[in-house]
Amino acid sequence: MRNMIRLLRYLRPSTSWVVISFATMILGTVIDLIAPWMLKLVFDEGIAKSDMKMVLIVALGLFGIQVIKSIAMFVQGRAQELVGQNVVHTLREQLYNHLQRLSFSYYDKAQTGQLMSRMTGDIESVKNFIGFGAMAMLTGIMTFIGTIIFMAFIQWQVTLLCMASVPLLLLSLYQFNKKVGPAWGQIREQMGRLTTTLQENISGIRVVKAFAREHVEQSKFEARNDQNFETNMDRAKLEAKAFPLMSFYGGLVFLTMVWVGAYFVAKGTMTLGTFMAFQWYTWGIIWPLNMLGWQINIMQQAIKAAPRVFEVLDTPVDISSESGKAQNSDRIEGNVTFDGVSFYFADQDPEQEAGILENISFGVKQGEVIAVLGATGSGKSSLISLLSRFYDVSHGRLLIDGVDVRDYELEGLRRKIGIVPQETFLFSATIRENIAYGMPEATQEQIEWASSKAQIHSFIESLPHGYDTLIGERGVGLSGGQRQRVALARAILMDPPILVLDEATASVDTATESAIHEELLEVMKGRTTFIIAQRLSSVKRADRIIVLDGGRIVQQGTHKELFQQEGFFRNLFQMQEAAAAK
Ligand SMILES: Nc1ncnc2c1ncn2[C@@H]1O[C@H](COP(=O)(O)OP(=O)(O)OP(=O)(O)O)[C@@H](O)[C@H]1O
Repeated sequence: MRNMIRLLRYLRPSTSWVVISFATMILGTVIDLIAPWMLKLVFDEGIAKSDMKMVLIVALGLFGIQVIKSIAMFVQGRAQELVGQNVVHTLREQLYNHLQRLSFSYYDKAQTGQLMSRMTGDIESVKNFIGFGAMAMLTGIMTFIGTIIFMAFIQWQVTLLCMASVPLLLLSLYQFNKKVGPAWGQIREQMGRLTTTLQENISGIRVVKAFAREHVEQSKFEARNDQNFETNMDRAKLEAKAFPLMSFYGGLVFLTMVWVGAYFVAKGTMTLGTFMAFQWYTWGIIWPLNMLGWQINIMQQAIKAAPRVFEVLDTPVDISSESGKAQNSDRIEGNVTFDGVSFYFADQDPEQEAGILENISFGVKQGEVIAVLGATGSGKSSLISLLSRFYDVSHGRLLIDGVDVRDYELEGLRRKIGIVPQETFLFSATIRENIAYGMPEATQEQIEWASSKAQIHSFIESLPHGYDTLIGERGVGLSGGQRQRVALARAILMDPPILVLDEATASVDTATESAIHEELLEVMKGRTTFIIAQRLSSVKRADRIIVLDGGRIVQQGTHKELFQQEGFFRNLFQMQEAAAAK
């Protein structure tokens, strides 16, 4: 119920259209109630009294009100659709905007397929109810009540007797509603899972093929598809049982009316006109009740879909500017201080588990190049993800130019940190658009400058369409190394005071890597740079090297200093030297 009330609030911006829709619906209903009464006039005042003029006037009247009703229906249909589309438009926009604001912690757990199904199928179900179902239901209820009032006003005894089977009809409706609700809940949930399977399969199709697991994937999808089929069939069974029964009870209303009505007409306590009008009126009782079955279906879908949409909308945005003082980041120079920083992921228990990072303290001066080394899983990526507030520190403080990162305006802060992440993501757009992603106003000259620094300019130039070359989803069409270099150009173009390279050259060959590093020397000048790399050649020029192990700093110093110590660094150096010698 709470969700329904919340949904109704979305109608507010379309109030005028809701009023128009409501008014035309009432007009249509009133016409439906008047028409049978006019038929009564044709019989009782026209035919019974051989007054053909009366018949003609009433017939013309009937024609007139039918024309008005058609116009009302047209207006109502349009108004309703507009209201529904407005609600969907707002909901989708809110959902999308909220998804943009949710933090990494949310996406660590969220399933893309589930989100996509909420954005499409679930919102569509909500629209069907708001834009059609709710008004149809209201029309039905009004017609039902109005018909009973009109009939009772004309002949209450017959009306009362006709209603004998209505409680049975209402009972089956109640039972149907109770059972079909959970079925729709399951169907919506299964659709989410089905979309997740589809999305994961398409994203991972290369792995599926590489491991020849197509048949396993097929059966996984088939199982979920079968499950959805079964639930839909169960729901259809409920409909198959309930709808004919409702129709039967509806038929009983009509039958009672004919039987009792004929008896009353024969007795002379009911006119033939009233009898004819009642034939028409009884449909005003039967169809709303019969249609209610379908409308309940539409309503239940929306009732089950709305919480799925609201669940995402209600997920708190745990990382935002609002949590801090939203300081301007324009003057960021790049002095970074980790002050007793510890970090746990949201699903970790600090009482039971060790932190991903534990008590990290070190300072970096503006323009320094810091290399972060460590075994896989030692916390290197986590460390640098704290800079841009992809996650917030759990304990301690992370300062940039003496200001806690949580106190900066978030977007501004992120614009000051150029990141080349471990996994390159490129959009299906032109290479130019991909490089200029963070700075769409960049000139061609600036784009080319950034590309040259990333050692990708001549390659782009060699393509038939140059910078206008369209690259597929996730940069398909480029090699891993080329993708990394485009991502590097994208970060360099931002001209950020802090540059973060997370294994940014891991996919390029050694010769290109050293060329990139030569070029990067100039780019890094004056910028604080964090380099995560496994190859020692990439960290040779770092001013300082920090070695992490199990989330703690175990070594720190220059290349030379670390080489003279026992430890991870020297081991790594010796291993790589030995490998090179082979
Ligand atoms: N979203 C997450 N939720 C929970 N634990 C995570 C999450 N992401 C990473 N971890 C864990 O945190 C630890 C540190 O991961 P991180 O990616 O920072 O390591 P890394 O040193 O960069 O490793 P690599 O060199 O392999 O990239 C790992 O043990 C990893 O399993």
